[in-house]
Amino acid sequence: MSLQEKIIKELGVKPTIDAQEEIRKSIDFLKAYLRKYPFIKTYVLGISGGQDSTLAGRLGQMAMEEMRAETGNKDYKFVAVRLPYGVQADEADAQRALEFIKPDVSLVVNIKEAVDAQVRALEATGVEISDFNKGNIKARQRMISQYGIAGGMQGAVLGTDHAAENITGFYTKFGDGGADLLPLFRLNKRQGKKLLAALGADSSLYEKVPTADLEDGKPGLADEIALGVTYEDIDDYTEGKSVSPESQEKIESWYLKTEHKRHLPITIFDDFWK
Ligand SMILES: Nc1ncnc2c1ncn2[C@@H]1O[C@H](COP(=O)(O)OP(=O)(O)OC[C@H]2O[C@@H]([n+]3cccc(C(=O)O)c3)[C@H](O)[C@@H]2O)[C@@H](O)[C@H]1O
Ligand SMILES: Nc1ncnc2c1ncn2[C@@H]1O[C@H](COP(=O)(O)OP(=O)(O)OP(=O)(O)O)[C@@H](O)[C@H]1O
Ligand SMILES: [Mg+2]
Repeated sequence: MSLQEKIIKELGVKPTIDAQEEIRKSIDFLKAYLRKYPFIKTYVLGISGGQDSTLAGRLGQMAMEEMRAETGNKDYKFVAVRLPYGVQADEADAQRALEFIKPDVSLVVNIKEAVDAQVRALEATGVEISDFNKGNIKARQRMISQYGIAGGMQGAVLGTDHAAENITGFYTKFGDGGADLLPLFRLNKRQGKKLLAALGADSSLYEKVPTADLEDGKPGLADEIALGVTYEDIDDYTEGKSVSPESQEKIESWYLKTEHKRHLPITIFDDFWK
């Protein structure tokens, strides 16, 4: 089996999808989990204004609407949370995403004070905190905020990890990578767009340039620049198509370098890394 075949199998990506079928699959997954664990009454998700949280957010909201209708229990709620670091440059996009999601509950937690305090405390030890490192601290602070809300609202945290992100490990370990359920896992970036289109989202919500937007000094840095490979190529690769040797090399080297992120903390019984 080639590395490409192994990765595709691991990520569960299909070469072609039926958008309605995948929408149903994600919603049914989110509902089945709630039925199994009745203590969980809310799903919590950070809404950035980007494609992935817009899609996962709408699916989460639809799951909760169906749960309320099917059980008669009004406690089932989807909780959207804006998590800006200070003022977010593309706040208007985030507001448009919220208009599309129509969340039951919409909260705002500004992460700036917590992040800045953490950076100051770290720097006081003499450890230098680069802008890149601070970006990962922002992502982890967003995780803390989402778990704080889940803890206070009988909730579980949704994550937006999907095939085109998981393959390159392009997320912060225990930051946006820290979540309880991943409704988009198995979909690549273009498949996510297809689902949003089928859900009736305006194209501006999914034709936006994907960005982690974590570094103060590089606002809105495009994922494709940071990664050195396009989502077109990543999507093709995950669908089993051939890409240029340079793109294949890039994708596979990201995959191998970030293998540690796709496992629980490593113990002496693990041998995947050997
Ligand atoms: N081989 C290894 N075995 C075990 N652990 C290993 C390891 N290599 C690093 N580590 C650990 O992992 C840490 C580095 O991982 P991590 O903290 O994730 O940091 P890292 O992978 O260096 O950076 C995260 C990348 O993901 C991007 N990102 C983050 C968040 C969101 C998005 C987005 O698209 O929205 C993108 C971000 O822009 C950046 O390029 C190290 O400090 C170390 O603790
Ligand atoms: N400013 C923010 N406010 C709220 N949540 C955020 C913010 N930035 C990141 N997140 C959370 O972290 C997740 C990971 O970010 P990521 O950039 O991969 O996804 P996205 O912004 O939804 O889509 P895209 O990849 O197209 O930019 C988001 O889906 C969201 O849940
Ligand atoms: Mg983003």
